[in-house]
Amino acid sequence: MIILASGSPRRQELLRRVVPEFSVEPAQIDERALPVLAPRAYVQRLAMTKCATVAQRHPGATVIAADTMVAFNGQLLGKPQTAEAATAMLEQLSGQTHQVHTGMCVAWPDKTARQVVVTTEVTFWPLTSVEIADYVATGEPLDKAGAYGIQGQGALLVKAIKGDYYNVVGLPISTLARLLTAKQ
Ligand SMILES: Cc1cn([C@H]2C[C@H](O)[C@@H](COP(=O)(O)OP(=O)(O)OP(=O)(O)O)O2)c(=O)[nH]c1=O
Repeated sequence: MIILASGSPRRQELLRRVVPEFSVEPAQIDERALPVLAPRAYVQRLAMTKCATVAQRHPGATVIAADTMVAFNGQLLGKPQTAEAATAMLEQLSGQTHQVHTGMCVAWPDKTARQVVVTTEVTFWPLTSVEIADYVATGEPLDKAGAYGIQGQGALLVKAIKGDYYNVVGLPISTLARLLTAKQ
């Protein structure tokens, strides 16, 4: 049995491309309880914590978990809580290149686990304040790290990407498929 330890509908959608059958059980950990770490270490720690939380409840299952964060100038940008916070994040990212890090963890029933962090570089076009305001008004930024969704209207903000597109959406599926195959 495979369990996706995530409440993200985007991750569920993407995992379907890798494995035909799985169940879903969000770990719902309190992200504020974690220590301050460098961006890559932070997403790795969060993915591992989500994975371990669900694996503990289901010892016979293979558990997959992930966490995605945007990093700009060494600073972490998570999900904005308000429209104002979303605006501030988009103003920071305008015309600049940032990193999207996804920490991913797979835990198998034999108690072994593998973790990876996949990084994609994303460059935004210079954005006008009207463009930012219009995008924030769509509501799309609110549940997304870095205040944008590359798979939605946020695509219009993006000038270039270097690396795995699916990593930006929240689950680097080609890396995940290889992790799962290597174990068989
Ligand atoms: C940058 C970017 C982020 N995101 C999303 C991916 C993640 O769902 C979200 C970051 O939040 P996460 O904390 O990684 O995930 P989650 O809270 O949605 O789900 P769970 O913890 O239960 O697994 O931002 C996009 O959908 N598109 C993008 O372009």
